[in-house]
Amino acid sequence: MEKTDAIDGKVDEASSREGSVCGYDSLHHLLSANLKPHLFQEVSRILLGLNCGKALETISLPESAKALSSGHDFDLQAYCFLADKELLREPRIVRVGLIQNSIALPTTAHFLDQKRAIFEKVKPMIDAAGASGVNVLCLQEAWTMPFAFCTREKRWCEFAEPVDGESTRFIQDLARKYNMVIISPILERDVNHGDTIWNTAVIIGNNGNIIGKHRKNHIPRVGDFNESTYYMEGNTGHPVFETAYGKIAVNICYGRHHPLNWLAFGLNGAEIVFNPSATVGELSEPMWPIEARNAAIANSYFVGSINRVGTEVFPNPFTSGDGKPAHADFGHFYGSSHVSAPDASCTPSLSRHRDGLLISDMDLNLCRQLKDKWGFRMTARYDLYADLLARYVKPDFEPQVISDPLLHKKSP
Ligand SMILES: NC(=O)NCCC(=O)O
Repeated sequence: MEKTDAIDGKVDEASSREGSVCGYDSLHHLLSANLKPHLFQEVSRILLGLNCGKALETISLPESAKALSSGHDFDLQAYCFLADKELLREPRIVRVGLIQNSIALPTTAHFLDQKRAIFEKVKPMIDAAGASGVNVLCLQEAWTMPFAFCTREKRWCEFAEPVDGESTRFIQDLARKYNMVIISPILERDVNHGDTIWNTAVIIGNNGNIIGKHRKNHIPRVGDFNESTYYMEGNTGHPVFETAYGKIAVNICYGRHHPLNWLAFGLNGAEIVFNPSATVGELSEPMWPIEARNAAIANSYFVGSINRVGTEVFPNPFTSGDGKPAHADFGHFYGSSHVSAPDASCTPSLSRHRDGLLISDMDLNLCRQLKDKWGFRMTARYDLYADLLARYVKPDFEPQVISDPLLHKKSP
């Protein structure tokens, strides 16, 4: 990714590796370049786990996809998750793609130009996914716009579109062309409900049809993530979309910090949950590789985690009541998109500073195999927690605390 001085649009070549991990694309690259092969193998085993007893294998992709990746300078990686062979079920292999990207023009450009430039930037990546035979593809959170919610300025609401708006039509054509399910997370304008705004993922079927939508359940109020200025908590529950390629769901960004949110998608039968995100290094990077992976393990499904890339600079400085001096950017969106599997294995991450497409083959049979192995569903004691939660949400709830009687006894 080239660093753009977003206000005047100049590209600073010297800083083009800004956002890298000490000059490396990712932690994985740093380790691979600096550890002896046998040490790197052992570190990878512990960091990324094993799938069917082996490190994940890479998949070879068509030359046309590779040419798009080098021609348009985006990271392209591909891995394969296996499952054990079963006697009574055929493998159910799905090819999944995740796309991460920086914005294409300075935030001062005309809004229409900004949006169209992002379309142009993302299109070759979707083409590469199509050329590679991807079945289900997910884009990043609010992919049609800069992540301007830090500013609290209402003019960015102009990027909001109805579910059947311009970006959906653009994606529908590509979904049809490549016979691909595409998840398109946008800022939604609900024209039937007083022009209200939502943070929404539109699920487009492989025939180009709109299967449905899901609205972000949990809205952050942390650091510069002033999203509650723009939209409210979603009202679509925890839908699972049954597609030609499996049962999928979308847990949008900050929802990944809520284990019950992940659980609910699992209870509704999701086999792959996508987590389109926009988050910055200073706030969440140590949490990023853990939360999605934990969700995949605990809920016996695959998770596709996607994060934006780059630093987006806004025209007017802002503060967020956290004592920091006024500033004009969120910090660095660190990319690092990856896929986690129910058996605790995980792909290496895409670049921390470049656009990228991550492709993963996954045998969905692995989900049930892990349920059978670990029995998390059977041992979950949902009734215990249903009872606790039902009592907790009542105003007269009292925590179950048993105090040491000696704690409050006066010493003689
Ligand atoms: N987009 C969004 O919800 N970001 C919140 C920050 C985080 O969850 O890391």
